[in-house]
Amino acid sequence: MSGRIPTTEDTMNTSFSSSNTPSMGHPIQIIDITEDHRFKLNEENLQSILNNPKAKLKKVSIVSVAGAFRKGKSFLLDFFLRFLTRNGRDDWIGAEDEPLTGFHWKGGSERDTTGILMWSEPFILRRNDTKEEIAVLLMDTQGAFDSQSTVKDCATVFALSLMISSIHVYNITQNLQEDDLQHLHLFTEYGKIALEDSHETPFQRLTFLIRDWSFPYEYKYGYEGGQSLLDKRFETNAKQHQELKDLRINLKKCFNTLNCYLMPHPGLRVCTSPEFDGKLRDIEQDFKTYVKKFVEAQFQPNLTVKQINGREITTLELFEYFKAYCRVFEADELPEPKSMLMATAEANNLAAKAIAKEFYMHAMEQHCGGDRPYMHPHHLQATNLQVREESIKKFDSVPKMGGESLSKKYLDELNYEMDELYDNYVKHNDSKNIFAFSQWFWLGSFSFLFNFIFWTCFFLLGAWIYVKYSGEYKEIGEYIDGLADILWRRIYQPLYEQFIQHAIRAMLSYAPIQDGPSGTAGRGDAKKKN
Ligand SMILES: Nc1nc2c(ncn2[C@@H]2O[C@H](COP(=O)(O)OP(=O)(O)OP(=O)(O)O)[C@@H](O)[C@H]2O)c(=O)[nH]1
Ligand SMILES: [Mg+2]
Repeated sequence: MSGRIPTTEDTMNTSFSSSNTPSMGHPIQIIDITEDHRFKLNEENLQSILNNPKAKLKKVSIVSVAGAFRKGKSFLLDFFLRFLTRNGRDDWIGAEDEPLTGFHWKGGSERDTTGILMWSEPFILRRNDTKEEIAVLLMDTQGAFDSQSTVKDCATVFALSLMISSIHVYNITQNLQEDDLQHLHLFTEYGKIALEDSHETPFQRLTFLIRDWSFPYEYKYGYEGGQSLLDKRFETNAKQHQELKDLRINLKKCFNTLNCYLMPHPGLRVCTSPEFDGKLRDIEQDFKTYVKKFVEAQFQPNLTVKQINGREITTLELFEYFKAYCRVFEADELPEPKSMLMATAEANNLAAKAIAKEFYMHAMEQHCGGDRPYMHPHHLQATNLQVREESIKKFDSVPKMGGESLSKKYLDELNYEMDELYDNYVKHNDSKNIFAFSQWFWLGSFSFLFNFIFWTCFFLLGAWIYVKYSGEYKEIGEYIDGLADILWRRIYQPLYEQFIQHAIRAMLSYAPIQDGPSGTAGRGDAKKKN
């Protein structure tokens, strides 16, 4: 495979969007594990990533690395970061003396990463087939089997990362053992019922990444040797216990891609030197070669987009799934596969609702949002009905899990929420109408008064002209003349005279007086001199 990531003109591979910039972002805690072993989703942090304008409403590909603690998971993710921040260019792996940074990693025997973290910046890559832009997210997880975590904590972290990601790297050291496969039992059970429910493969890609592989003479480094090892471990025979056979058969059915990669040892400096800070020159060449191939292979020739129920999901939907899975793993016991499926079904309906609601709000904003002019109420109502109908179509177009009744419940909620939104749009629209506004306040009586005076004068003028021109209805003409005379003498003339007097007085008080040769002194100055 070529190490070069092509430009957008190329058609062979995934390509990068120009919105990715080097060394951007930092790790963000999205799931905390509290002292009493509760899982807390930090919704605000997660939203800050998913709502990033670059990624909002785009389909997602989520890479997670999970497995036992102290086995180089965060270290590996930092190579992913280098690849993505440097747009996969030929020399993305970096200079020999460049320390490896990004997700925090460290040497020593004590655990480091806790909970689940995500890189703050989504990376935008263009998929090879449809050229659509996809948001790629990186997820680091707490290592399993450390002395402070319960069995449930470890299983939950693993389960959450597997349920959420589209590329799940199962980080293992030295060999692929039976217990590594047994840890996947919950997912095969979940996968079995999910398959029965929807007939869609529940998960996308699972890679067993075997670190410090020491037997390249048996199975070669990389995918090829990994596949042979996997085939060997997945062999079934008549003598094998049915449970072991089922596990293998179901595992293959649950993932679109199930593979294995054999990684060379990085060298003694990496794992024994306290001074090691990730510089490439301290890492064995074989490791560098194979880590490069491994990282590139996750994005080429195409991206693995997260699918649920056979549908590729967006950042908006991902948020709903996160919430639903965290809820189901809140209980003291590990959930039954059935509850996990129920949570998926609920999240699937919630996601459909979120898509439809987002569509409704976006469309209504275009018509009557803050910067749009006032709309006639009938027009607004018609627009609402049309947009609403399209929103419901959007909701219906998402394939649903959990049956009709569950879907009906969420459709009712959608209708209720659109009602509420519409009420607000109506109020907002009314506030833009200056006349509607004046009807509610004192301005109403003024506009009526001015209207009345204007139309009365207009009518009288019309009648007067007709009488004068035609010579008919002379008495009406006389009434109008009389009225005009009274109005002139009683109202306009006194007002006019008062106005003229005030104006003359004002002019006299400021007029300059001829006083002395220069003639420049004002009236005030003249008074002082006297
Ligand atoms: N033997 C070996 N050590 C490695 C490998 N990759 C990284 N390391 C070293 O393993 C140590 C732990 O690395 P981390 O990335 O912090 O490990 P982790 O799995 O994230 O650890 P936790 O966060 O505690 O679960 C560091 O000293 C790395 O240099 C590898 O492939 N083999
Ligand atoms: Mg770590």
